[in-house]
Amino acid sequence: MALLALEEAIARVLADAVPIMDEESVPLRDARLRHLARDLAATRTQPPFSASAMDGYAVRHADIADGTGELRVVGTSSAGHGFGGGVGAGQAVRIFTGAPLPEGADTVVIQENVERHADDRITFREMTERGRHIRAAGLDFREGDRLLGAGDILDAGRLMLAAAMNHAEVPVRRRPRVAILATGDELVLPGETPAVDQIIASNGFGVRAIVEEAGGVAIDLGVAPDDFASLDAAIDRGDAAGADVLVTLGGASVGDHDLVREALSRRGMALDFWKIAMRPGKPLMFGRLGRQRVLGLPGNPVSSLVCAHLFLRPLVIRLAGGIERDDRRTAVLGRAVGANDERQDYMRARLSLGDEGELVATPFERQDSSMMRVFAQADALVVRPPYAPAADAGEPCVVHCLREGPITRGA
Ligand SMILES: Nc1nc2c(c(=O)[nH]1)N[C@H]1C(S)=C(S)[C@@H](COP(=O)(O)OP(=O)(O)OC[C@H]3O[C@@H](n4cnc5c(N)ncnc54)[C@H](O)[C@@H]3O)O[C@H]1N2
Ligand code: MOO
Repeated sequence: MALLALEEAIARVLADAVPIMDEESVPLRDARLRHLARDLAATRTQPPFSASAMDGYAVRHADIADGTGELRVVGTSSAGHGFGGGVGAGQAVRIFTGAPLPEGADTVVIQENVERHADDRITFREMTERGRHIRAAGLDFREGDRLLGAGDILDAGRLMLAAAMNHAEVPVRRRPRVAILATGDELVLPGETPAVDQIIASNGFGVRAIVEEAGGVAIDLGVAPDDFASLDAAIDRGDAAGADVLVTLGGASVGDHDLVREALSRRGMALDFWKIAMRPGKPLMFGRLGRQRVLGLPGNPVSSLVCAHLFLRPLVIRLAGGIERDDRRTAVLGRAVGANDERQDYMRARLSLGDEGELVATPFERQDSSMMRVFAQADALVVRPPYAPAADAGEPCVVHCLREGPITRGA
């Protein structure tokens, strides 16, 4: 039987994945990259008073209209310390950037254009237009203005604005909760001492990073040994923690100890697919268990992360209400590659810039799906469609970029 095509598999995982609308309130300082659950209105006007935009002197323009006036300084207005009085005819107030404009003044003359004499008189070097260097009250926004909308993602500029609107807490959508369960008798956590036939459980750390970058929150279910009771207990913990998505790592294949699918089926999981036409990642599994989507990632570390990048990342972004960035680019091959079989291949590759500024993707020699070192060195995955013929260096290809940031010229 032909394996399920990759695009079809992605479409099934993303089918009816819509943003989670549950709402929670978080302190503004913890709200980075969260999505607003509701429109947000300003609780105050900004600036709340007419303010000076420069360091200088607040004056009545009528006094200096011809550029030759002579005024007496009667006080100071600085940011946080307004001048209590007003500016009358023949008077000026020393003023600083951000300070309230005193009553009566309608213009600020910058200090570079003023000569201040010992007896607190000031004279002027040139003309200043009426109303110069004043920020009117409400220039930025007014109380009641709806400045941020439901669904907006809180990035640097919006966080700053929400703070200025005087929101110490903001209503945000709760993040999709993704429970991550490593499986296998051979696994111990980093820092523990493995027996001679054990290795370190590493995949979960990569998958967690992908979940968090996509706007989800990871629930660590630890490592379950290869037995039904342990798997059951871990699945219970994920359920109790309110997981929207359960990700299992390993135990997805056909071996005697690959129990994950069976354990989930016994609990009533409706299997959508198992095994697809991709490399690495053939034994990928997807199903639904109650309200949870279940993604069974293959145990080989590179398979886990490639599948997480292609399937889990867009799923979490959609549940979080985000917009997926298309990470595909066109590049040229940096070396020849062989003909492909029925599985769409994702070759780990380095990116560089060629002589004409073109993007060059050079697949690594070693493509074994156990090799974390190669994956960590890779900038991109070169996509080799099913049955693609052999291709030479210089031929075009499509790549998925794995990391952002500059690419240096030369390989
Ligand atoms: N007879 C067949 N054998 C295999 C097939 C097949 O079609 N027929 N498929 C192969 C492919 S492709 C893959 S991929 C692997 C996936 O197998 P599982 O998902 O069952 O993974 P495991 O057997 O549990 O583990 C594979 C490998 O990865 C290591 N592992 C597992 N979990 C972790 C983790 N959290 N951190 C680090 N390393 C992990 C595990 O120790 C194994 O070395 O099956 C092939 N076999
Ligand atoms: O599909 Mo497996 O992921 O080739 O190693």
